[in-house]
Amino acid sequence: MAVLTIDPPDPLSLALSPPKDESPAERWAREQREAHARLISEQIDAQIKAEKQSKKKNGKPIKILLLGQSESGKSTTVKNFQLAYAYSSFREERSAWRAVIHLNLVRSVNTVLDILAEETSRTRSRSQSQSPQPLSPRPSPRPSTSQGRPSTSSTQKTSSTGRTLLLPRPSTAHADTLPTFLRTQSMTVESSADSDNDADDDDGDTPVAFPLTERHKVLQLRLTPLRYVQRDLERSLGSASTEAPEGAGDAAPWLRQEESLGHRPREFFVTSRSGWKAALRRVKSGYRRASLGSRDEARVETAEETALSKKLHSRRRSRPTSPFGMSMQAEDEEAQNDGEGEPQAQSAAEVIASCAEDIAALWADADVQAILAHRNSKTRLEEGPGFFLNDVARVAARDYEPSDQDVVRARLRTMGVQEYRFRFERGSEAGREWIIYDVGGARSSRHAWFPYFDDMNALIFLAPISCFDERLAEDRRVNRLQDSFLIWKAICGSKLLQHVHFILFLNKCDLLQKKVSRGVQVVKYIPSYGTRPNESASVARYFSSQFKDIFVKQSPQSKPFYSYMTSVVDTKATAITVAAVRDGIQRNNMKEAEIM
Ligand SMILES: Nc1nc2c(ncn2[C@@H]2O[C@H](COP(=O)(O)OP(=O)(O)OP(=O)(O)O)[C@@H](O)[C@H]2O)c(=O)[nH]1
Ligand SMILES: [Mg+2]
Repeated sequence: MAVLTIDPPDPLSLALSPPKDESPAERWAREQREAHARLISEQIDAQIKAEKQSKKKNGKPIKILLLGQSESGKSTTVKNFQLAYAYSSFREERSAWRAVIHLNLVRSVNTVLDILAEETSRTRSRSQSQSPQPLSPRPSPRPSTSQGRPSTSSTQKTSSTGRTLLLPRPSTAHADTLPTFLRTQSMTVESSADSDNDADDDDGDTPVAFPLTERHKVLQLRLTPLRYVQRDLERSLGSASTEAPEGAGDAAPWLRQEESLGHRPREFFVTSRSGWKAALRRVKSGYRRASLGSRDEARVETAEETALSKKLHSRRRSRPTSPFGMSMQAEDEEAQNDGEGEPQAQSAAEVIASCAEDIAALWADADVQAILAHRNSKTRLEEGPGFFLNDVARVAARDYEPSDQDVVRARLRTMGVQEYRFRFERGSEAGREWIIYDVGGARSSRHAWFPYFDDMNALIFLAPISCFDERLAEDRRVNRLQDSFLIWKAICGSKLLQHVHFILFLNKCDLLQKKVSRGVQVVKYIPSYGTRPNESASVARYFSSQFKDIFVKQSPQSKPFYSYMTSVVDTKATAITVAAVRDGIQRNNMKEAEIM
């Protein structure tokens, strides 16, 4: 006999099913309620998903690598990031920059004194061998550049410090590493600049007699102590305080490493050396760990600081150490200076204060200005790095405290690779850590860049475009703009960096503007510039298009090109650029996260 069983109705379905006697109006209202509930449910799902993604994102810091030749403005860019997102750390370091700014000032004074000393000896030797001295400046004609290049393999030059330099003939070493259009251009850059050697390097070997009076001699004498001040400050700040030594090297020395290692750099290449941060700490009266200020969104912490506590802990028992966490290698190198920096910086400040009036008088002297204008018809002292002579009354004062702007303008060479950590506390990036790596840009430092190519999210490349008529300090045969093109080409073509978000800063636009408005003709150094107007906007556009061409041709895979015209000493304008860069990097990172 068949038994018929009927399951009791599911209570949930019963509860959810519409009432049997539902009217059309009630049905409409119910459906509205259900649709609304569905919408809320979907919104909650989306929120949960976003939170999950954000957690995933926050787990991994965003890493940014700053690259570019020496004096391209990398460290100044970091200072702009600090100003915008880690102001308390910036403010905390500000007083330590006093010694650096004093060194910058004293160096400028000593450069002027060097030039005066050369003038004096030149005038003296001429008065011994020639007829009476002229009383007013009388430039003799510059040797004509149309006379062609020297027939020997080197050119004899006199530097601004009076040294006789033997300049080798221009090299063609990098010629075949460049794309064709650039090859022609860069070779012309080199040869053109070389044919203009005298104007380009030093104008000082053009014999001119300037009247140096007793007043100048008294000033020279009274400012002599500044020679010792420079030496002492350089000692206390270490090798970061001096510019990169001359010494040829490749524009992109890591290329060989990249080839031989395949795609991944080996771990043991990773080095982080004590650099200018350690130099600053040597003159800082005390070490205090950076703490968050109320207005800050982020704080900065260097790798050295992180390493410091560990190292101090492990070494405290074995031997006394400096409180300024340096890497092992650097600590040994710098050990002799430990603790000396502050007293030296103090006594330097005293001497500088006592010389303030004489420094101001020297800089304001019309004859001195005439000599400098004649000697440096192209590169002006006041446009060079770390120039503070116009601020001498303020900077030399006994109670001088550097302003934010002073710190941004101060010059201290980066040694090794410096790591900065920012943690955003507010906004859409809350909780996210950013790490910025600032490298030394001199050719001898570039081999240290390579280990950092791995695992970067973004790369900011700084190309100072005002230096189209300048030469590389490390290798006087090489035009500085050409060097930037060579580095750019190498990094654009790097497979390790193929997924990295590239951002180009065409920097020092303010100096470019000054240079071209002074009448320096771009076409003379970059013949391919042709008949385009000798105006900064046009020049910047032209250089930008060249960097873009290299980017497009060299990149292993197509990606967007982002470039900005910058003057990173202008902190207001740079704050806008930095915010745009931050948003771009964030967007790019979110896109990457979605793809993954
Ligand atoms: N006028 C002007 N000066 C700049 C600009 N960018 C940087 N400087 C100055 O140039 C000097 C060198 O800048 P840094 O930021 O130290 O250069 P860097 O690329 O870090 O150099 P290294 O540490 O040697 O690799 C500093 O004194 C800056 O103030 C700019 O856009 N305009
Ligand atoms: Mg630097």
